[in-house]
Amino acid sequence: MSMNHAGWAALGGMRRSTEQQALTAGTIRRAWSFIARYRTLLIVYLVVSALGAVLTVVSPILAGYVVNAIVDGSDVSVVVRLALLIAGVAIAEAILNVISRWQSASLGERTIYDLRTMVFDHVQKMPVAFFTRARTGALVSRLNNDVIGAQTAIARTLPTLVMNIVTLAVTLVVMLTTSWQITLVSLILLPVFLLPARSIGARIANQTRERAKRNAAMGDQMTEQFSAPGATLVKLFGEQHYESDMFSTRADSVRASGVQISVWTSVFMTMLTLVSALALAAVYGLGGYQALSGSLNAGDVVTMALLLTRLYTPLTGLATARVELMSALVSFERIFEVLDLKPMITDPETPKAIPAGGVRIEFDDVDFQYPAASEVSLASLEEAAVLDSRASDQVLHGLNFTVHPGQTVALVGSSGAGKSTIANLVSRLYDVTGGSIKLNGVDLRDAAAKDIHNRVGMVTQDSHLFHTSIRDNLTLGHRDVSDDKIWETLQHARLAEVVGEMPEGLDTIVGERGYRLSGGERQRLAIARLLVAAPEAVILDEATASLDSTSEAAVQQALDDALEARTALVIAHRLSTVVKADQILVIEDGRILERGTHKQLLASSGRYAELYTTQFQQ
Ligand SMILES: Nc1ncnc2c1ncn2[C@@H]1O[C@H](COP(=O)(O)OP(=O)(O)OP(=O)(O)O)[C@@H](O)[C@H]1O
Repeated sequence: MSMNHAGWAALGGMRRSTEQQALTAGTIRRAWSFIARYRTLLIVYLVVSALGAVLTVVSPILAGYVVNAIVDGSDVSVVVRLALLIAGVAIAEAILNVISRWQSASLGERTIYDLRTMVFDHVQKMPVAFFTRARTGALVSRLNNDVIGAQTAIARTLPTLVMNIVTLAVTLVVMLTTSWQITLVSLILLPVFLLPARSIGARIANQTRERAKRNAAMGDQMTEQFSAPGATLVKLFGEQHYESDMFSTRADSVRASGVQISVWTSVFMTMLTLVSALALAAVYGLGGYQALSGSLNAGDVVTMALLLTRLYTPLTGLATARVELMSALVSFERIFEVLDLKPMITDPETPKAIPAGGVRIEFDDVDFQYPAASEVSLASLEEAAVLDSRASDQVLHGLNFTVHPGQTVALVGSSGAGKSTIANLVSRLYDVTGGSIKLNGVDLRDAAAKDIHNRVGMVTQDSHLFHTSIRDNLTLGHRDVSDDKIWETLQHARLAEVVGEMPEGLDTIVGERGYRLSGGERQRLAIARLLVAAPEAVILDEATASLDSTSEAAVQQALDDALEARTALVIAHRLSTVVKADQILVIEDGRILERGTHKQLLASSGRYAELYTTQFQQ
């Protein structure tokens, strides 16, 4: 007999965590809808399992007949026939067992598939604000652990419940009709087992929960340490010993709780075996006495003894069933919680097409404040008890400006002034809280996301690359682009030579975060990605990290190519960009403080002139 965490919790009376969460009828109905999809599979499974349960009482009865036939001195052929029947029942049981495992696996795996793909698709629709808040580990755990918890409910807990009830009912009926006295005696011992089992169950449940936490802490540490930036930091600061000590402390506590769990589990199992053995002794004693006094035959004593062993397992199973089901439903609830989180940014029902041609970006009296945590995230994904429902301070105030087709507008200003926020708004990563942003006259909120992203490309500072081939990284959003076109683009990005020399050319895998590439190459790859997408407008966050002069020149040439004839809004960090810009906007505290060309602004000797001497002139 094996028992999962919930099973131990049930025996130990550790119900707080599951019962405190009021499970609404809605959750149960919704959970049922997942099972109901595979109704036929479930019915076949239940029927097969119930048949299997009925068969388990048949062989003890047949064994009793064999004993009676021997005692009565019947013909050998009777014994042989009974033995063949016992063999037949065993084969039938084996076949039913395989079928039922197959059905339950199909049912469970299909549910896992449904839930996983549903959560994955939904999470993808969430706004960037959600990802900036949620802990990746917590999110991944929803896709893994909770989905498996829900699967357990469908594939194991529910069917086991049905099987236990059938087994118990059939066994009890046969036992009671054979000898109600012996049945009662064997049941009297049950509380003797269940009472200490509750406290042992509590210990095991506590330890199991602790161990899960410590395992998670170990996992978190490994994820951090084994990432390239994490490993680099540890090396640079000579922290290996500290990290090793921390890891070994955690691993040691996992070891200690592992031993504890094993010991208490074996105590529990031994107790179960012992109580069954004691009950068996009672059956032999009382049964033997009844047989000798003639009120029972020898075969019935054997049947009773064999049936007894089939009584305790379903009884223990049923004692834990309620909490097992509750805990599985909690998993469902945690999944539904994610599925019910409404994406803040969605496409309108009938999106307006952004008119073709060069793109004009208009900011019309734009106000913005970042959404409150409670609007975009879940407390349970951030390891917070409650989420802050206060919105942040207003970040942008009444911004008015237009970037005409083909123009370059540079944003400059102090750190935290709001430049990146402006850039994010144009790609509709967030919605404005006042005023509007229009592309060729169409409000971003009236356009389809796909349309916006086809027309406006963005190159962020960190030039993130996925751990996949150069080709896959370059063709994001445009998977059907030909290799010829890719090479042509690489030429423009001043990367053709570098990629040409790579061992597998376009199929070369770039490491997580593009670690196998130099800083300049990574930036140029990000620019090439933009060129493949070929949008009419570009939002560019110039990298602040300085490169060597050759790299810098290559990046600059690639950028010049990329911005050529495109509408561009650039968060400028390079002197050459601001000098060439058609218009410079000086942003301070979310407001446009000054605007004009490099020459005009320098002449006015204001904030720009100050920035020019501190930031751009080296
Ligand atoms: N996700 C967020 N949630 C809440 N506030 C944010 C968020 N991102 C930025 N802010 C705040 O918005 C303000 C503007 O930040 P933003 O990143 O736009 O400035 P920036 O001008 O791009 O700065 P830098 O040049 O340092 O990148 C800052 O006060 C910042 O703390």
